[in-house]
Amino acid sequence: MTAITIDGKAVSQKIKEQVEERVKSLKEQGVAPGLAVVLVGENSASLTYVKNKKKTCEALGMRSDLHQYPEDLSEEELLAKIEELNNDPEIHGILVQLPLPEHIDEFKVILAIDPSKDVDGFHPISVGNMVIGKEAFLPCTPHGIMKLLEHYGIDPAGKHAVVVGRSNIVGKPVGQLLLQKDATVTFCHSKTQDLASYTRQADILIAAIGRAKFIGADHVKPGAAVIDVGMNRDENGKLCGDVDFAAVQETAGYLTPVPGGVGPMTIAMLMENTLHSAENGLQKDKNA
Ligand SMILES: Nc1nc(=O)c2c([nH]1)NC[C@@H]1CN(c3ccc(C(=O)N[C@@H](CCC(=O)O)C(=O)O)cc3)C=[N+]21
Repeated sequence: MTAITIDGKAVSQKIKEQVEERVKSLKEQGVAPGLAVVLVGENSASLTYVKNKKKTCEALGMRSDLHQYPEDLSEEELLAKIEELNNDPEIHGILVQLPLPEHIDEFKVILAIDPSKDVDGFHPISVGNMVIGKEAFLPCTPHGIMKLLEHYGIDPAGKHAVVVGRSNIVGKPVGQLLLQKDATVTFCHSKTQDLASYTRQADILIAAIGRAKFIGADHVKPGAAVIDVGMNRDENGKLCGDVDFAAVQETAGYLTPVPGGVGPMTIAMLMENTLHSAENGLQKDKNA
C-alpha cells in the first residue's frame, strides 16, 4: 500500500481563493487589508520566505509592506518600529520574521506587538486564548496542519497524536490544537528515550524536529497520517523534510511532501489571519 499524498499546495490554493473573494468584498466596504513584514538581517532563507509572503499578499489583493533592516539594527529601533505599526490604522497584521539577531530579545519584540495585529499568533495573549479555547489568532503552521487533516477527513477525536518537537511556534501549539479536537496527545523531544516506541503508536504523527529525513519507516505505524513540518537541505542541497518520504510512503496512510505540504499552508493561514484582522477592525468601527 502506498500513502495518499496530502496536497498542501492544492488545499492552500482553495483557501487563498476564498481569501481573495473576501478581500474584494472588504475593499468594497472601504477597507484594504494590510500586512507589515519586518525582516532584520540578511538570512537568505528568511528573505525567500518573506518575499513569498509579499507576493502572495499582492496576488490576493492585499497590501504588504516589507520593512527590511541591517543585522545591526538595535532592539530599541525595532521596538519603535513596532510601536509605529501598532498605531498605523492601515496595517492589520504585523509579522516579525524569526529568528532575530542574537542581540535582540525575541520575547520582548513579540510582547510589543499589539495582540489585535498578532497574525503570527505568537503573543502570550494569543497563546493563552488559544490554549483555553477562546477566539485568537492561531499560529499559522499549526493551524495549517489542522486544515490539512480536516480537508482529508482525518478526525483527531480519540486518536493518538504524537508530536515530535516542542517549539513554541510549532510543536507546543499543534499539540494543543489536536487536544482541542479530542486527540490523545503525546509530546516527544530531544530527551525522549526510545522515540520510536512512541511514534509507532501514533495514528497522527507530527514531525517538527529540524533534522533531514529523521523519521523512517520503522518510526511509523501502518496507515498513520504523517505530517512533515521539516524544512531542511539534504546532502545535495535540495529542500527536504524531517521524514524520509520514499521510505515512509510505503507504511503511512497519508503523508505530506516537502515542498508542497505544510509550507504553502503556513502562508495561506497568514493571509487568512490578516484578512480576519481587517474584518474584525471593520466590525469594531461599525459598532463604535
Ligand atoms: N515570524 C515568523 N513567522 C513565520 O511564519 C515564520 C518565521 N517567522 N520564520 C521562518 C518560518 C518558516 N516559514 C515558512 C513559510 C512558508 C514556507 C513555504 O512556503 N515552503 C514551500 C517551499 C519554499 C521553498 O521552495 O523554499 C513548501 O514547503 O512548499 C516555508 C517556511 C515561516 N516561518
